[in-house]
Amino acid sequence: LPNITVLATGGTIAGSGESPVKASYTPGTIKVDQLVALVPQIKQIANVKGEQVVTVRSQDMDTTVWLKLAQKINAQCSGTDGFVITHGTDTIEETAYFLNLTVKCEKPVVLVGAMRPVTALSSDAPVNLYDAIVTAASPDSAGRGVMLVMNGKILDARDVTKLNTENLGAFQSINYGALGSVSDSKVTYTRTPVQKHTGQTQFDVSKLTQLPEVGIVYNYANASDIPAKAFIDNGYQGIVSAGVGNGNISHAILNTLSNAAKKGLVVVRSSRVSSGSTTRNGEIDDDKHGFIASGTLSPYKSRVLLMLALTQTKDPKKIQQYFSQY
Ligand SMILES: NC(=O)C[C@H](N)C(=O)O
Repeated sequence: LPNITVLATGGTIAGSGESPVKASYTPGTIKVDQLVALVPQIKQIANVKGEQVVTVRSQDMDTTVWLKLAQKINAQCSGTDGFVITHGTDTIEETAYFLNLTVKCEKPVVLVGAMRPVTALSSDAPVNLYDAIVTAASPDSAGRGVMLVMNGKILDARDVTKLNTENLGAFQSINYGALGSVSDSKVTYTRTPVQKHTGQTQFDVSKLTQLPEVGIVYNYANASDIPAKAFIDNGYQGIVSAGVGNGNISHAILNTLSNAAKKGLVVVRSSRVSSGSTTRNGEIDDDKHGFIASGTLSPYKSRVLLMLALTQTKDPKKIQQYFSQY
């Protein structure tokens, strides 16, 4: 049987509550060995070694844990056949994309979460964990970048997005569609990501203990530039605009960001709209302002890429190339 390493970080997949039919519960109460033991069928698929990396609700996930996970996977790559990372669903797609850009391991790396805690009626935690192990144990899963497995779908780290606060099918690959599916203890792939990932990227986090600070500024009718100014005054190196429509920005925020970009702040234009591309030089002249257009990356994934880009360069032209490649 293949050897699979499960790195646990907490979340609802390890959560428990008093009542199987009430909404209240606490994420991260069940430790990794207990969680794996809840699904004895896993023993027929793989030899599992569990490690509790942290125990957090994923709304408390941070860059220190991201760096720890990437460094751990890179260090343990040769001693295992694949990794499964259990994670809360609130920020799972950010962690997945960070690992997609920083892991240098050709073995499958699969993130998994659950929408219902282990103690809920019809919890999705056991089946999602089982499916994630099946996916990580399949040699077919290698070379496709970091993936997320939930609700029978295999989704790529770059495109996967949480689109619902409650449903078991909360996660979708909105622009490009699923990579494949897992059912009847088997994986089926129909697509491979073409953007560069894992060993194909230039980001090396092996010696990093922190990442450059990048904030996100949200746009809306009557939007204020107070958050943008606060990030600038606090020395942030980059700002991602979660713009309206095709990455559009209201005049107050646009002026503030444009002036700051001239003084060296790196600004990425993305959109609060969940699908479609923020295209370069549309209504906003990115060349004139020195901005970067995010393409199909969401604001929070743009932030992940911008933090990593800033470890290498502050040149908006080079960073624009990263946004096209990754
Ligand atoms: N379903 C979940 O996992 C939600 C939880 N708040 C978390 O992200 O840890």
